[in-house]
Amino acid sequence: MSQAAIPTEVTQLVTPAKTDVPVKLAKVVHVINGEHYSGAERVQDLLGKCLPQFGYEASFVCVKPGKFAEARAADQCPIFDLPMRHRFDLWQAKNLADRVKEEQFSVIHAHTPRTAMLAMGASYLTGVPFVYHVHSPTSRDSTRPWQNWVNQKIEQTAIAKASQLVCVSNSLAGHMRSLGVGDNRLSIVHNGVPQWTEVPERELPSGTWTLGTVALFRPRKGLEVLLDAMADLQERGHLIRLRAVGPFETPEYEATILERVRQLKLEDAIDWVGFTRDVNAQFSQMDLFVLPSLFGEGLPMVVLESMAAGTPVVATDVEGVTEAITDGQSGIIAKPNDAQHLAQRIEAVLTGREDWRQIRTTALARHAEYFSDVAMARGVAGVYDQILDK
Ligand SMILES: CC(=O)N[C@H]1[C@@H](OP(=O)(O)OP(=O)(O)OC[C@H]2O[C@@H](n3ccc(=O)[nH]c3=O)[C@H](O)[C@@H]2O)O[C@H](CO)[C@@H](O)[C@@H]1O
Ligand SMILES: O=P([O-])([O-])O[C@@H]1[C@@H](O)[C@H](O)[C@@H](O)[C@H](O)[C@@H]1O
Repeated sequence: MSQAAIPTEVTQLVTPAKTDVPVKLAKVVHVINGEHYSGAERVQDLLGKCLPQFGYEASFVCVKPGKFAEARAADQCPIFDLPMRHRFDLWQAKNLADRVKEEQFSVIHAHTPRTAMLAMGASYLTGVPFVYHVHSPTSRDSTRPWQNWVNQKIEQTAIAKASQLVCVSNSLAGHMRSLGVGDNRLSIVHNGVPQWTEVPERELPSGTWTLGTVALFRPRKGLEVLLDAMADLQERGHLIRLRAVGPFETPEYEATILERVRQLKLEDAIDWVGFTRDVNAQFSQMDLFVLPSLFGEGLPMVVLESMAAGTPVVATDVEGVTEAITDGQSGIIAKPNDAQHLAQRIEAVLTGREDWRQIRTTALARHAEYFSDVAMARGVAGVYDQILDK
């Protein structure tokens, strides 16, 4: 276990990749689900873009082909489909192994429990090492206990054979340690997002504040809690609106949320933007970004994206969020699943008790220093270097 020079609260356990880029890039295949374009997919996309700087070229294999192929930015990376008919469709491991041999991949990199299972099989058949990226704690990844349980069993079986686990936050590394993974197989590479070439100046908002949130909306994101907090703030006379960016995971969940909006009489205060490829254009239209997650995060990309955009963040204290944000300095932290507390913390910014301008400046600097996409790719390439003994 090695340590790079980053602040104590952002400990990184990998040796960064060497920067002298070899002429011929080594090939890595990212085995991904691919049905959504959300946090894990943003990480994969950004790795596709940035890894060549550190000597690696990425390809993608999608086992649940869908949104990723059309929404990704790194469209120079080859993409293949190996659709799994169900989560135990291990036959695709043989097809993945054939692809690994044909394309001469040096590393197989899996991102979900089901892809870890295929990676394990393909690694066994080819002798090519595999890496597993831990994006969230599988045992509390969704509101479906049975799915969480099955996924955790699959993950436990598969990762026993992984050369390295790449955890996106210290909190997830702690979680994997608690499941018995030794430090020798744990790397921490914090998520990262691109730095803006120039962040436009912004004035302290006056009049109506636009709150914003960005997610693939599913129950663990806690949108209901934000709606309750908004109703509370409106009752206390604050002029606020919400800009909600992203798709709903299911029509049922969308119906539940819209019913809550109706009950709280918030219909006229919310703009539903839906899915967009250009999230940065959205952050620029928000005065305060709110992520009310309940549980199950790793290190949310939207928090880092908002910091990079200079839009102050209010987020809940779940998993790795506090590794990016220090309360009252680089953002605001609220208790999860507590609408009253969330409302109080938002109100502190609206009333100037917390300094919007100072938070914006501190967050911009913190993002640039520790949470760029380039730093993330350097960390991941360092893991590959380590297992390939480069
Ligand atoms: C519960 C869970 O598993 N969370 C993890 C998951 O992210 P999860 O998918 O939950 O959410 P994140 O906030 O990390 O990312 C969402 C991503 O989708 C993008 N987006 C969203 C809406 C839209 O319209 N367009 C769009 O492009 C956002 O810009 C962002 O990049 O993987 C991330 C990557 O390791 C982790 O950090 C999260 O903690
Ligand atoms: O379980 P599964 O069908 O492979 O896939 C799902 C993933 O695609 C999704 O991104 C994740 O957030 C879910 O909780 C679940 O793990």
